[in-house]
Amino acid sequence: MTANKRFIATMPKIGIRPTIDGRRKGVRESLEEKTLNMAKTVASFLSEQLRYNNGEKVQTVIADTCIGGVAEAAQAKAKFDQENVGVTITVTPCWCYGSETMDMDPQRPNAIWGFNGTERPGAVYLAAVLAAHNQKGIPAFGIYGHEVQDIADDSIPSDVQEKLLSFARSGLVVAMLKDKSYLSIGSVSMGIAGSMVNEDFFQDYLGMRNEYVDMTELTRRINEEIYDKEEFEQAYAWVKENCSIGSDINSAENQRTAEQKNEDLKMNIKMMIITRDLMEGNPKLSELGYEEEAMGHHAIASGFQGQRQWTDHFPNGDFMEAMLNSSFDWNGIRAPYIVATENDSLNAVTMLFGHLLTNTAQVFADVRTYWSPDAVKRVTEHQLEGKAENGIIHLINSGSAALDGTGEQELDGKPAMKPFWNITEEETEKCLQATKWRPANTEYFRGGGFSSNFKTKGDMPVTIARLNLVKGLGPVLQVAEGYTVELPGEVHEILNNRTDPTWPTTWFVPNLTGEGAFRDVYSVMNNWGANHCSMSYGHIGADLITLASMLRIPVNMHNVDEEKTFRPSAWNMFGTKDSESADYRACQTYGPLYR
Ligand SMILES: C[C@H](O)[C@@H](O)[C@@H](O)C(=O)CO
Ligand SMILES: [Mn+2]
Repeated sequence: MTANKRFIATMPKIGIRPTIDGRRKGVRESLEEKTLNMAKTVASFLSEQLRYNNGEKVQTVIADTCIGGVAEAAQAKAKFDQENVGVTITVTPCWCYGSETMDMDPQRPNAIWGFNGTERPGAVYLAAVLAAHNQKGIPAFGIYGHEVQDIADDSIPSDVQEKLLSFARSGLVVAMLKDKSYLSIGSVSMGIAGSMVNEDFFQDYLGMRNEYVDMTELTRRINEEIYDKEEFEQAYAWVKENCSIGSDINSAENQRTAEQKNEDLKMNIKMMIITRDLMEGNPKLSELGYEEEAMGHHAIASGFQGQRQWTDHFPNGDFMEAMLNSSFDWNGIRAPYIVATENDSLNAVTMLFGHLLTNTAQVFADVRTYWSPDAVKRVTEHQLEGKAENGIIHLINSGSAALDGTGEQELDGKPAMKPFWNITEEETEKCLQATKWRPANTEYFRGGGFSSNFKTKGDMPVTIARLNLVKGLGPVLQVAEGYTVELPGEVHEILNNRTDPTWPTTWFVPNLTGEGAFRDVYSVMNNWGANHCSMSYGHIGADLITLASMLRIPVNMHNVDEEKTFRPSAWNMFGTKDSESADYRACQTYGPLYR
């Protein structure tokens, strides 16, 4: 495993604010120890439980003193600003003075845990300070434990733990996106709206900037050999040994020669090295005399247009995209790089949400076909059963699906996609063995290249999501939790062969609720807002909803239990019966985080 130091200097910390009743000569003194204990317990709980995507433990900072009034609130803020704190959690067992102690930073997500006790009124402070947050237009998350705790009990009840984690995971994503860039390599792919990079969205909602390079930058670096040639040799040897080339579906006259294919493969490897260097830089390039190139674009995600100007002439980007998105390559097991095919920047953002919330690789896919049980029966004579009984959705795209999407990693003996530090060498070998690199369909990709071809294992809990932009409304997020399913071999073959069989396939079924967009599988497909989705391992819908609320992005469809959703307390003020509409009103009222 290679320790990944990516963006380490800018990893945001969690700032803990112990607030206290400022009355000296008795009250404050009696509360200092308990209040500080709460802060310490929360700090060590979070750094034990959470990691950044580079594998390091999440860092926490506690304010130097308890915060009894505005002077101490300002001191805490000064410390947090210096320490690169990205989210704050206020904790207290007692009554404190709301607007005097509250965190006034509107851009740093803030949660408040008000101890549910009887000796001192922590919950009363919680309600008072949340009212202040609401009144001042600085939404905050309220955490009120379900059960009364005794004052001497320093434990964090499990419901409070869950909310702290959910808040911290999402808050850190907000902080990690801020000040990074999306690197657009090329322009709009085949009229796909998601690849019309929207500056205002990135800047106002995510705090990010957009960087642009033409695809000719890859040609220049390939032709002028602006890459680490030693790494290329090592990569080529590794690919020859670990990547198996699959059969060619092209007609004899459309096939590329063996010699061309070998050159395509070499070019694909160079494209991968160069795209990574474009994203994060590479000190090796300054040794070669290319100091500017060595810096990279500080890109936390990128997109490659590919189709069509590049792919009509050069080998396609599938190898580069698939390998960068995976959790391993010739340099070992490492965090995935987020690269969107077809430069679909909105799917890149969705992938970033999923990746930064879970630290796992993501599967980028076309939401290609809804297959009803009847249609499957008609063409295969097979009756869909089990989880697939209500129909299936075919997720497939050349390019950006991580090889982790094979499902060849394991968690408790079941197929999974894991953070890189939990992946074994053996599992990476299995992912590679389950993948064939098939010569690209040259009717679509005239310049050749190789598509990653695999079939995702069944029974993985997964979530698909998609961010869409709607003129007059802004961004909206859609989320569908469900499972991957495996079809009998010959059924898969028949269905898959009707499309492009050289691509990676995932058969997905959403969890149905019987209502709205989740009344049946067809409706999920029918309500999807674009041609792409990003699939994450696990049921992460609740975290996506929390994150979206922090970014003021309404969620237009989801199948997460209402009790599991966690949004700023202000959202309840916009209505409690229909939380979907309340979400729209709240997001509209507050507007983008960085406007
Ligand atoms: C080869 C084709 O152009 C595909 O790339 C196309 O179907 C898409 O993926 C559209 O999202
Ligand atoms: Mn596509």
